[in-house]
Amino acid sequence: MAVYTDINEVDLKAFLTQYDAGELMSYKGIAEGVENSNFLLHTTAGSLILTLYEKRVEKSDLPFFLGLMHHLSSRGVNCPLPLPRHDGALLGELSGRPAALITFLEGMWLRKPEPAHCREVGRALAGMHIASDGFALRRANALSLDGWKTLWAKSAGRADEVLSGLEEEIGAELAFLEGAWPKGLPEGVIHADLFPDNVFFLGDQLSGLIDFYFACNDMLAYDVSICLNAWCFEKDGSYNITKGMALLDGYNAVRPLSAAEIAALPVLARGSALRFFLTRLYDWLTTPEGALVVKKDPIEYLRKLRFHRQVASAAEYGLETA
Ligand SMILES: Nc1ncnc2c1ncn2[C@@H]1O[C@H](COP(=O)(O)OP(=O)(O)OP(=O)(O)O)[C@@H](O)[C@H]1O
Ligand SMILES: N[C@@H](CCO)C(=O)O
Repeated sequence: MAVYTDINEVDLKAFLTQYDAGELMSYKGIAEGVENSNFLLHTTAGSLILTLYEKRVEKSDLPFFLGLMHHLSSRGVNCPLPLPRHDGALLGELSGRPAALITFLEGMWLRKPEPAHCREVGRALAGMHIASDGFALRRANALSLDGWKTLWAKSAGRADEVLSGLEEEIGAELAFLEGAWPKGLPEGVIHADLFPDNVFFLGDQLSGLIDFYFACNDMLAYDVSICLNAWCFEKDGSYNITKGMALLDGYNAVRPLSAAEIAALPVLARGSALRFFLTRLYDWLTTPEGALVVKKDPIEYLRKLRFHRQVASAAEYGLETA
């Protein structure tokens, strides 16, 4: 469960007096997510989410994330909005952590997405890419090539504890990606973590996107590759080409991928599989036993990485290539 930092009622009530957020009626920790501590609040003004930002979020990045939510929302993307305090600030502090109050988004995330949902996700991702155009702030992707190397340096020596041969395999993969990483593809603001648990649906209708705390400036097609990894594989590790086709069709209908972006997808997908493998591996090796968080399996992403390694062209993802 992702409540790393506990809060008490007295401090929470004092925190709420800084906002126009009504009187506190109840609150509880949310048992999902792995990055930040989240609480659901019921106040006389309605439901709100309180987020306390934890280890992987740099305080100096918060104006980018919170400003982006404002920008996207003003361009018609349904995403949570941070509430301003009476003094106008979007960020406060609670229990010694940076904290924000954000609007509650109706909907549920899908445990078993179908191809029709993948199409909606593709459309929403492309819509977000277009809507983020004109956002004035910039944030480099801290989890691209350099970030992967830093993370790997912290885990490499113990990687074979998880699976024999891993140190050699991942070392070789990093060397390959360093040489093959695409340059010059269209860039913009990417979500960078658009997994099923960050997309809400009401019935079969996509109702909103959450969790912009990895958003950054990078290649737009890299975000597409993240979604292929997160939405289009089955529990048994197989790639579902029907889902891939639907996701890519949905994306193309709103923002057509260029021939260069399509050609780069297999390498981008290797990179994004490696990115989630590395953060999961690091957490796997460093999260103490008994911590109140469900550790995610790094090997799931090693299998995806191995799949992409043998993909010859984006046609194998379900996309017609020229
Ligand atoms: N604005 C919101 N409206 C409704 N529910 C929300 C909202 N923000 C967060 N939640 C709830 O909190 C859970 C965790 O939120 P979130 O995904 O932002 O956490 P995280 O720790 O950053 O997780 P992740 O592992 O995806 O990075 C969500 O699955 C959802 O149930
Ligand atoms: N979506 C990520 C967790 C948040 O970074 C994962 O599944 O590994």
